[in-house]
Amino acid sequence: MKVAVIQLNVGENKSKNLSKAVHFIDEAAGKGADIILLPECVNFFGDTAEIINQAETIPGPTSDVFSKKAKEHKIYINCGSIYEVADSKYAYNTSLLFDTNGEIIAKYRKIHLYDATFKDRFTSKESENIRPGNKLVTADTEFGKFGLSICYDVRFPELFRSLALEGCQMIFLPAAFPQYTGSMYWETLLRARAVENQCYIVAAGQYGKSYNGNVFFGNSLIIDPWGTVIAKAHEGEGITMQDIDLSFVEQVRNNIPTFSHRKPEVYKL
Ligand SMILES: NC(=O)CCC(=O)C(=O)O
Repeated sequence: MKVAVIQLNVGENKSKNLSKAVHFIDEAAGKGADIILLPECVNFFGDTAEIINQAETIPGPTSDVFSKKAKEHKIYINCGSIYEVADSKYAYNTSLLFDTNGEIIAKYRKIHLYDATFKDRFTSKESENIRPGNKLVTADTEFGKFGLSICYDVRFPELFRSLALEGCQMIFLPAAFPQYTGSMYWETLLRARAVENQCYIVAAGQYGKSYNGNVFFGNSLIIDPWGTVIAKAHEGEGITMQDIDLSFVEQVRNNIPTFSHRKPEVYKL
């Protein structure tokens, strides 16, 4: 199974963002990708006041683009995430997984919203425009079972443990991680989620300067169940590809059977 992560710099022009995503999807499919992951907010990243105007229904124009591409190339596509209309004032930050017929087989609404304040640097208040999701989302495919998550979710090990307990062998994490926290935590958090759940983690990030001058960290990664980084994106936009053997998940889980050593009767969660 060939997995491709696409690293992008997403701006305020939706059609430009989508053509770029499609260009890289075509290229990755041409190189033999079976599964493609794109970053968080793949079709729009701009002023938060614009979010509700850019939000779409699902299915809608953006999901149609990815659906067509998945069907055309007979591949799985995780679109990263797009803003989905919740009501007249709020959107959801929603990740979609398309199967090889272009059908949406998983729809995950970001559960943990990024509200963070770094004095003199930047403030993020996702909850001002976004409603949180409240469902764990997994997908069964011919390759194996996958789990869905988005960016800030990586700081909540409970979500990843729940997905692993549901049987997920690989978990997607599309992201728009700023340079500031990314340089400190991105790889550490992702590797920890892979090690503790003995699963693959596939993470696609936004890269470079955004509309307001903030800088995204990039460093899209594919990590195996030992916690080894088996593929890492270069600087800039582009595709990173890696062959993945999901049977390695079972091997690692048999080597160190932490799942059967758990003591859920002792923990609160
Ligand atoms: N878009 C996000 O959820 C960003 C999360 C983040 O940067 C973090 O430090 O966590």
